[in-house]
Amino acid sequence: AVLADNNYDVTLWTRNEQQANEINHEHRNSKFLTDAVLPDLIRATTDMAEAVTGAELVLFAAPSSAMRAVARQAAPYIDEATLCIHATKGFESESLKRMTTVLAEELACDPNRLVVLSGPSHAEEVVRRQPTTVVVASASQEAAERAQDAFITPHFRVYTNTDVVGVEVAGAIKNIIALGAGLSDGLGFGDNAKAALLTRGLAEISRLGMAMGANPLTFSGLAGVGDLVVTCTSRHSRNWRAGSMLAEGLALDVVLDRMGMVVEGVRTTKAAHALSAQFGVVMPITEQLYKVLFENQSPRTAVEDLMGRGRTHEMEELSEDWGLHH
Ligand SMILES: NC(=O)c1ccc[n+]([C@@H]2O[C@H](COP(=O)([O-])OP(=O)(O)OC[C@H]3O[C@@H](n4cnc5c(N)ncnc54)[C@H](O)[C@@H]3O)[C@@H](O)[C@H]2O)c1
Ligand SMILES: O=P(O)(O)OC[C@H](O)CO
Repeated sequence: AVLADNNYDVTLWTRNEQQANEINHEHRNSKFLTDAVLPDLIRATTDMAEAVTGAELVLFAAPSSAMRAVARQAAPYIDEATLCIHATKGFESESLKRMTTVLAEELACDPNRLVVLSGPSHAEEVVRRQPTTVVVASASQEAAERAQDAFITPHFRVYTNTDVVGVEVAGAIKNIIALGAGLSDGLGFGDNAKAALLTRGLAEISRLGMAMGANPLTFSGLAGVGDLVVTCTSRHSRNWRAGSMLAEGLALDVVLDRMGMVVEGVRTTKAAHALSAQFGVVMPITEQLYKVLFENQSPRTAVEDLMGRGRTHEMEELSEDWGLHH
């Protein structure tokens, strides 16, 4: 919808014929964006060749679990001039690869043509043209600026960044913290607990990100603090909603079934748990979420464990995380 507002002819690709028909004939996508009217310049197809051939830019927005398969399908129709952007927040499950790595492999393309678009941007608000700010990051500033030009509108403000690792890690890990925020709210805890989760969550995100090569400044930007705040506090967040349902005592598979949309934080918890071991990074909130989701730990015990951790000197810990001298 943002691209259509900038007068691009937009072709959406979907596997679902009925959904494509609804978009083309009624300009609606009722399952995912109830009530929103889509711009006329958007049309949908189930034919990948039709969607991608000759496109100036391709935006991948599949769930992380489907990114490789979707990119593989699109690859034959993408040429060297195409700018490839993704808006997916997660890692590949087994390989623990970031999404730009998956795209670079499948599209056999130069990282300078790849861009990640991230930041606080619930689709429900973007489609209503409510003020939204995002960041586009690429190894190439020029590619990031091309993406900025394509997406920027009076309602959708786009910042550039060249820290692809930081933007991707921040966008993925905030979903774990949002699951935690939903659990906390669902258990009846208050604003103090949520502020603690956000603050200590950001420390955890930054710690892993820096170990993976990110620039620490990215975490105080839109992909970091910005997306963390919106996902932990918005009623639109699927991760937050899934966390609050878990607090009601529902089993994980029941929660995922009821959501009917991707809850990236679940797979990301597993991936981040493995990454924290791989990079030797302490991630206490992720650790507790992992136990709640996959080892039947009760959420209340998880909170007790977090609150009962060894005493810490805040400034010493943050200095070490940020590589500063205390
Ligand atoms: N919804 C948002 O507001 C929002 C905002 C920013 C980023 N994201 C990110 O975008 C990604 C997708 O999220 P979403 O909200 O669109 O999820 P969704 O669950 O609402 O929709 C996912 C779509 O992908 C399709 N899909 C699933 N597996 C597929 C496959 N193997 N091949 C082709 N299509 C497949 C589903 O049928 C569905 O149409 C996630 O990584 C999410 O974190 C979402
Ligand atoms: O609905 P969620 O929890 O997947 O969050 C969507 C976006 O990442 C918010 O920026």
